[in-house]
This record gives sequence, C-alpha cells and structure tokens, in this order.
Amino acid sequence: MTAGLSARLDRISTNDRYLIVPMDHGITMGAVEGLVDIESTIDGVTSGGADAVLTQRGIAPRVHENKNDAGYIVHLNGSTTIGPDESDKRVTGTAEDAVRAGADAVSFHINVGSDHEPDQIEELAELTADAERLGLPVLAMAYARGPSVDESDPEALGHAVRLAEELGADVVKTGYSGDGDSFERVTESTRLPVVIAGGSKGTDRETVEMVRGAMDGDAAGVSMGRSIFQHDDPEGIARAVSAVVHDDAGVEEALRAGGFVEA
Ligand SMILES: CC(=O)[C@@H](O)[C@H](O)C[C@H](N)C(=O)O
Ligand SMILES: O=CC(=O)COP(=O)(O)O
Repeated sequence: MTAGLSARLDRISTNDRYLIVPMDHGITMGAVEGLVDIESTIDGVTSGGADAVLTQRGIAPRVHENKNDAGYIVHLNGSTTIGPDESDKRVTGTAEDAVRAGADAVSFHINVGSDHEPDQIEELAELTADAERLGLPVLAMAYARGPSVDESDPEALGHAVRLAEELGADVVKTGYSGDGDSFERVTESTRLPVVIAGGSKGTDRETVEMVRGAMDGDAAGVSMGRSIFQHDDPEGIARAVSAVVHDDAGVEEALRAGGFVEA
C-alpha cells in the first residue's frame, strides 16, 4: 500500500474501524428529511463521532466548513427513484473531480445481479485504476440487487464483496444479511474491510442491534445513511453507533451513550 493511500484511509476511519455517514441520497430521493439543512446534519454526525461523511461532489462547498475535521468521500454515480430504472446508476464525476472537491476517498455504487452490472463492473474497474494512480481510496458500494436476487442472501452478498476486491476497491459496503453468523459468511469472502448499509430508518434499538450484529460478524463498521441523518438527533444516534463501531459497546451501553435510555 502506498503512503498516500494509507494516509487517506486513516482520514476516513479510526484504528481501521469505519463510521461513514453517506448523504448522497439527494440525487436518488431529493432533499429528504435531514438533507435540507445538510450543514447542520454534517456538523451533528461528525460531532457524534462519524469518521467521514459522503456526498456527491456538487455538495462539497456545503461540507468542508461543517465536518469538524472528519474525512470526506465523494460519490461518483447516481440515479433517481422517479427515473425509469433506479438500478441504472450513471457516472457523475471522475477521481480527479473528487480530488478537486477536496475528497479523501471516492465511492461508487454497483448493483451486482442487475441488468446494469456489466457496465458498472467496467466503470468501477476504470475508477479503481484512476484512483490507484492518485493514491485515492475507493469505497465500492456493492449491493446484491437485481430482478432475481435476494438482497440479504449471504451468498449473494459474499459474491458482491468479493467482486469489489477483484476489481481493486479498498473498502466495500454491502447490505446486511440479518444476523452476525450469516454476516460472517459475507466478511470471510474478502480480505477487504466490509461495512454495512443501514437501509430505511428503524427504531434506535433496531439500528444499534443491526450494527452490533454486523460487528459480531466481523464487519469493519458502517456506511449508514438514513438511520443516522433522518434521526431527530443525528449527533446522538451517531454517538450510539460510534460506541459499537469504535468502542465495541453492547446494545444497552450504546443506547445509553447516545442518550436514548436512562443511564
Ligand atoms: C435507496 C436505496 O435503496 C439505497 O441503497 C441507496 O441506493 C443508497 C445510496 N446512497 C443512494 O441513495 O443511491
Ligand atoms: O450511500 C448510501 C449508503 O451507503 C447507505 O445508505 P442507507 O440510507 O444507510 O441505506
């Protein structure tokens, strides 16, 4: 690993554990709850212990002053829920664009099992080659997603994370299989650090239990968006998730750390 790559990975993690809060959903879903005043959400989640925030590059001017020295990841493809096919993520920028936007790393979404998988494989491979020349880490968001794919099947998720490693990514995000034992089958499919997506927002306990389960299955952390940025208290829920990811806390301890149950 080059010194640049290693230094930049350190900027988006703490001791090889990752608490990333993706806020690229503005392309997908519009200015949903938590993303209208994105400045205050970024301030809250980074005050609560997020290692890095993630947005599309156009949002960069709204990120830097509010991220409390956390890392910054620029996401490089997108699609919308109102367009013809949400799986058909199209390229939105290059590794050089991300560097110009002040990124410490880049990310790219690939739907393994969708009709668009072949194009997305080619695009992710091109991105990892470009990023490698710049010493820029690549987070592959490798979902198992397509017409006949079970999105939480550990075999399918294991295939997706392995594909990310084969294509040269440095960190991989995927869906959660539902429990720690089955998630271990996903993490053992690759040597990359694996982080989980959160999906739509659940209760505080559901969020923390999901993170605890993933960490028990040898995840390296989370790339958790809506469960954190759509919370009434983004700083508190980030603090609770951070307690699990960074301090190995149990569920009750993490909820207390977030201020969600009586101490
Ligand atoms: C809305 C979803 O199902 C998520 O998987 C998104 O695709 C995640 C991503 N950050 C996005 O908004 O594109
Ligand atoms: O970029 C999106 C993610 O990494 C996951 O977002 P979610 O809202 O936690 O599914």
